[in-house]
Amino acid sequence: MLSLLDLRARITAGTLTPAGAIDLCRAAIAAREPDLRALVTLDAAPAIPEAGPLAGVAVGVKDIIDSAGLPSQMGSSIYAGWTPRGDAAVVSRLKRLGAVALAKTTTTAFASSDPTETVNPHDAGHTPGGSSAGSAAAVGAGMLPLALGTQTAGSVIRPASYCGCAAVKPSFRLIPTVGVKTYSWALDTVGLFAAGVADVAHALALVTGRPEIERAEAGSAPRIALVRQDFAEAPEPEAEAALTWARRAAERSGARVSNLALPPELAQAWERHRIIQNYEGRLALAWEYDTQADALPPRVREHLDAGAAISPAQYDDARRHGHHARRVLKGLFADFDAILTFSAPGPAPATLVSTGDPRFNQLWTLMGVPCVNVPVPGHRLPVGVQVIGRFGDDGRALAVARMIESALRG
Ligand SMILES: NC(=O)CC(=O)O
Repeated sequence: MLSLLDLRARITAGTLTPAGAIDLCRAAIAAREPDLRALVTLDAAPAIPEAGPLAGVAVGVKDIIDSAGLPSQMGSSIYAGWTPRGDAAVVSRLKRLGAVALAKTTTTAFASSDPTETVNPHDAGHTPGGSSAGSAAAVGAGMLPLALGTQTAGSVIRPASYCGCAAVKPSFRLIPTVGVKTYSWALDTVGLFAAGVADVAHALALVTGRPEIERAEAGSAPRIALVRQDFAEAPEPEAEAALTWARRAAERSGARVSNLALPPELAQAWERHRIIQNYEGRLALAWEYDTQADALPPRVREHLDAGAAISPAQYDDARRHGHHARRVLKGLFADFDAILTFSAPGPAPATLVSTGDPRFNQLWTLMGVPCVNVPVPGHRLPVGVQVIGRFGDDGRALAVARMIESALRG
């Protein structure tokens, strides 16, 4: 994969120019894209700044996020060719840092769960995951050093796990969602994909203007809660093995790891995530649902039909459970510095008609806490583990994730 830190080091050393770094991506795209189909639009002649902390870093932008002059097609025929005048807030920030919005990456329709045409970079017979399929696949394939995604259930962490790259779903609203097509205003979170955890941390610190995110340290003996989320059914053996290896790597690095069974309030919130997602999706996509329902793919239609059947009272009850669970989780973090759990039920499923199951992700999206995918080597198909921090403690979550990643790499 292309490490943005490595590219930046070479540019700073004068052994690579920003234009040369973009050319490296174009060569990788020419080699892999015909089979991968991770990109929707490729900018033929983008401006390539010479200066800026991200000069020479090409970014993939999920196709529900606006990049001026490039279409935002939402993975739907309804928006075929629709081109925004301006940048989404996060894209504008990246360009101001010198980055190049080189390509729009595939998304499931409206970031829901109908599959895209993108395949897994490690095995074309397997899904890359979703909804940020193209971003995860493009970074996992070494076509791009950085990509934007969004997560409403598990759409950053799960595809990153399936495609073998690092990713962060930051604390809720840490990155603005202005200029991002909304599915659920209570859940949608902009995230980042990159080759390694240090790359992700560097990008998040710059994008948010918070250098402390990258300076944070794990500490000499971080207290880690190993959480299995038993309410979410059993994972596959490969996910179990990855979690065991990650635990051992953390302990080798000095962490104190203890098993934690989550209180019932967390399971109750987990159960109600989809009520919030579908109720808000029905309202956010009201125009599409009311005027062009026949153009909606089956899973989107199914979710919005379900949303239409949810009463305001059911929605309010689900939000109350989410609010209460966030307070319980905050209390748990008094005794821990991070949570370690599964990123996905297992390796990428051997199918292209599903994007996989977000059951190990959805709770943490509703909790609004920072989540990091750490690729775990050792399997033919990638399997990741998830490091989770308390709300607003993104730097510590990334530091603990970096510690585990480093120990896993040996
Ligand atoms: N947008 C989402 O998070 C949906 C998913 O997890 O597949």
